[in-house]
Amino acid sequence: MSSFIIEGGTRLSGEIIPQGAKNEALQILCAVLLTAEPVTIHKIPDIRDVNKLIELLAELGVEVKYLGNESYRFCAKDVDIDYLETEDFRKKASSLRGSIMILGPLLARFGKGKISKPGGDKIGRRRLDTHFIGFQKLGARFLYEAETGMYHIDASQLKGTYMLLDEASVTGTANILMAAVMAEGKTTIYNAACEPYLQQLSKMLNRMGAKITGIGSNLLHIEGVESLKGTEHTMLPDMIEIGSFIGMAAMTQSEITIKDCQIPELGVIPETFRRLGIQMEFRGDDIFIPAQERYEIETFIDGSIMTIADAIWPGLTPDLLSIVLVVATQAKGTVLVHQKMFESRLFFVDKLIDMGAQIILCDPHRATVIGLNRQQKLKGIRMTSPDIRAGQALLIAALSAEGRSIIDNVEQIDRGYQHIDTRLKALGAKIERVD
Ligand SMILES: CC(=O)N[C@H]1[C@@H](OP(=O)(O)OP(=O)(O)OC[C@H]2O[C@@H](n3ccc(=O)[nH]c3=O)[C@H](O)[C@@H]2O)O[C@H](CO)[C@@H](O)[C@@H]1O
Ligand SMILES: C=C(OP(=O)(O)O)C(=O)O
Repeated sequence: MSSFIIEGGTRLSGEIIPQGAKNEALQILCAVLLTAEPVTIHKIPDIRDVNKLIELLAELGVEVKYLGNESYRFCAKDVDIDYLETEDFRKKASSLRGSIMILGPLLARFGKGKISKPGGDKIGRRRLDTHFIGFQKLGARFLYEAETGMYHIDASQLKGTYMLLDEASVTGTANILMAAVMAEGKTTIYNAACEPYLQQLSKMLNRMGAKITGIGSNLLHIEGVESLKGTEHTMLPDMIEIGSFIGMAAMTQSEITIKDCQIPELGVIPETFRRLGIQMEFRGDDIFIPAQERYEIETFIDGSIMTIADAIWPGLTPDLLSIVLVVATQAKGTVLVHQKMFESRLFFVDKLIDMGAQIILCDPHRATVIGLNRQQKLKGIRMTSPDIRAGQALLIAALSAEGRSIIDNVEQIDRGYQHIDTRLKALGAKIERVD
């Protein structure tokens, strides 16, 4: 396990280019299984979870060719479905969350699929009911084998139908959508998730010959087709990384330009950071954040304390709440951070409290942050990264803190942030990776 040693308190400056979106990449990579023709994908981030999924696809028999400059070509002409029976598959699939999305494509193209309980962040219960109920509605049989912990699905012919999802699950919607594109007849998915990740996936599937309408809404209509062809796709910049960099600039009083953000795709993210008092300027498609001595959290119109909560898209993604929380620790004012979706994602605040932050963890879902208004700096400490976004939040805290911090288990951060130490060093951060 590697660690970061960070000497905090240095102002950063310069330009940074966001990586391709992690959670989009995981969907798009699974979609290559839907066709025997080549699929070329650009702006694939070089991060642990994505690399693990690419490795898994290669083991499944997908031809993988790195074309350079973050582009890959995949060809799923000779898929070795027997690989699903191996212990190696079980282990690899359970090491990340995104692997669950191979099921929809495998079911659509080969009539069966199986997977072990997928991994991902330990941030509370992460149920998969929506995925399997959706497959069942399309006519698949589902079996959970408790002794092996494997989920099995199979179907001789998927049939389009109407379904109302019990929750707007991001990976669940992607999985069902990828199964439905080759089902017989029409499928309607209501209460579908509609994050930019899903919009990008839907557009890619349409370029492959699928017939999906309603993209960007929570009501998707899919007319099944017999087969799909190859295509080319470019990932959006990672909106979670962009949000993290906005927060990092404010916390470290740095002037930073985040390049090529595809601002219209960011939804409420910039506005959320503005509500914390962070100034930013849109310069073409770049976001410029000036060095700010202080920033002040807004109140609601009636003067009551600001709440920042997650919500399904187009609400604020839960993946940015840890960053919002850490940034608030140095703001002027108070904010209630309400993590509605996950019940174990706020426990990392203990470490921020050890660093000197004023936070009251009200319950597993809510934390009140009383900003220090820079009257007191956070102090560097040794800590462990519990999950990907808390890890990045702690890294931001450490960069702004007085003295040295050590963050252990940075593999958590590497799951989602590409070469983060090297890229932050280029902005002037004092950060070293040690093994
Ligand atoms: C690989 C990937 O893409 N992971 C993302 C994906 O995970 P993932 O697809 O696993 O998350 P889901 O969208 O299924 O659900 C997230 C959580 O929110 C709850 N929930 C969801 C929808 C709803 O209408 N009501 C509700 O309460 C679920 O019970 C669950 O606890 O989406 C999450 C929610 O944006 C993100 O945090 C993850 O980073
Ligand atoms: C929770 C996340 O990832 P995963 O779903 O892969 O665990 C995340 O990206 O913030």
